[in-house]
Amino acid sequence: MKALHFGAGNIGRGFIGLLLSQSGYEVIFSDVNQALVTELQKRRAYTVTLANEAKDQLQVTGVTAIDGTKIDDVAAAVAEADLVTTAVGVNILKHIAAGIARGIEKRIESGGGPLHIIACENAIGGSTQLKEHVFGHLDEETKTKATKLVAFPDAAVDRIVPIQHNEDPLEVTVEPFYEWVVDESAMLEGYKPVAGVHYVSNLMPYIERKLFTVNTGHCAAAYLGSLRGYETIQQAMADETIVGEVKATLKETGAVLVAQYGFDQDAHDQYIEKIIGRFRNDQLTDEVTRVGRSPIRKLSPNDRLVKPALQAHEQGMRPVQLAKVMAAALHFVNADDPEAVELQQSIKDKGIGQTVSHYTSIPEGHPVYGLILESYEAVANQR
Ligand SMILES: NC(=O)c1ccc[n+]([C@@H]2O[C@H](COP(=O)([O-])OP(=O)(O)OC[C@H]3O[C@@H](n4cnc5c(N)ncnc54)[C@H](O)[C@@H]3O)[C@@H](O)[C@H]2O)c1
Ligand SMILES: O=P(O)(O)OC[C@@H](O)[C@@H](O)[C@H](O)[C@H](O)CO
Repeated sequence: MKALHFGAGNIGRGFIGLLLSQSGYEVIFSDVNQALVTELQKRRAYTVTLANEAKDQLQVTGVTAIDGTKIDDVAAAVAEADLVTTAVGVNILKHIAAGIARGIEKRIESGGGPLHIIACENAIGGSTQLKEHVFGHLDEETKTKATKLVAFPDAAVDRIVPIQHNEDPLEVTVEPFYEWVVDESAMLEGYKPVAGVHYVSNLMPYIERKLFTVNTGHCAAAYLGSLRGYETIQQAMADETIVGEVKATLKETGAVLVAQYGFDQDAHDQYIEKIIGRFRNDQLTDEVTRVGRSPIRKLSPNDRLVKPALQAHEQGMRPVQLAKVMAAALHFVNADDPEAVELQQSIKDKGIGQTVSHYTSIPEGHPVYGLILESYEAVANQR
């Protein structure tokens, strides 16, 4: 069985590639990083180290890679694959869509079998978004055929994998915990489950619980930590003031999630505590620049800050803490992050008010807009 995985980066090698390999797949990575591709082709194996006391190691074998810039090679791999997955970043999905579309055309021409394409990105409806990009490259007749042959089940993935600083460029250190949840209702009949994947009939509670707890809490630690001059999540989480802020933020998203999905309050509180423990894992060094990366994406309407804040407001709450984290995100400075640069430029050129309404889509005059603006001044003085 062959799995084609787009993105041989941290999650690609440290989580998805590992699980697929353990499930008996020959994993073919597609990446645009030539050094990674060459190394994977040469060695056909890599090591995953668990960030636990024992630093347990797992060997992933039988892997290879293709050059993701060569669209014909990508299309051929899609045509032949038994499963396709991605972990490239949600904003990159549009760039891999043409190769996938051409691969689907080839697959249909050659009478190939059914195919699942699963985007493992931090986003609500990642595979659905990928499908829209892919279908944008297909004609009507092919779309009709592809609808029957190819499924794009959405997914939620959870495992903290920091930027790697290992001597071996393929080795990847990951936290021991992982969770991969896939929307079973979108799977084609007779599918072969991947070991370690949890298939559920309704994904929404799982993806929102993950994004609005793990990722909201994580970016709270990153943005508030960055304001205080911390460089890593571990440093930030050693400061009890930041821990208190993260918990207060997750109290707000927790109230939204419990009200919306009927989660048991005690079970949800335990979920939060476990996540705080994961952020504190001192076997990992996770930079605030990685966790806070792409602040425009993180401040977008359907993501980890704005969506729960608006839901909290609709449920009659005042999301002051989420507003504070958004304000801290608007202070996030990183010259190496194009989105952070764009955001700071926008604040300079257009002012904070227009920047907030433009990137969050929260209209001027909305109570949550007011809370963000109030916090923007206040957090700057808290540095
Ligand atoms: N790292 C984590 O802790 C974590 C956990 C859960 C989910 N995620 C999600 O997984 C995705 C990837 O994150 P990451 O941390 O592994 O990032 P990463 O930067 O380590 O990996 C992304 C990889 O995609 C490759 N890539 C870029 N453009 C490409 C293209 N056109 N074709 C093929 N490959 C391309 C890059 O070269 C890189 O190797 C993101 O959506 C992220 O939100 C990350
Ligand atoms: O990948 P992002 O930029 O959406 O978010 C940064 C981190 O919060 C994220 O990568 C987490 O480490 C991961 O989502 C844990 O499952």
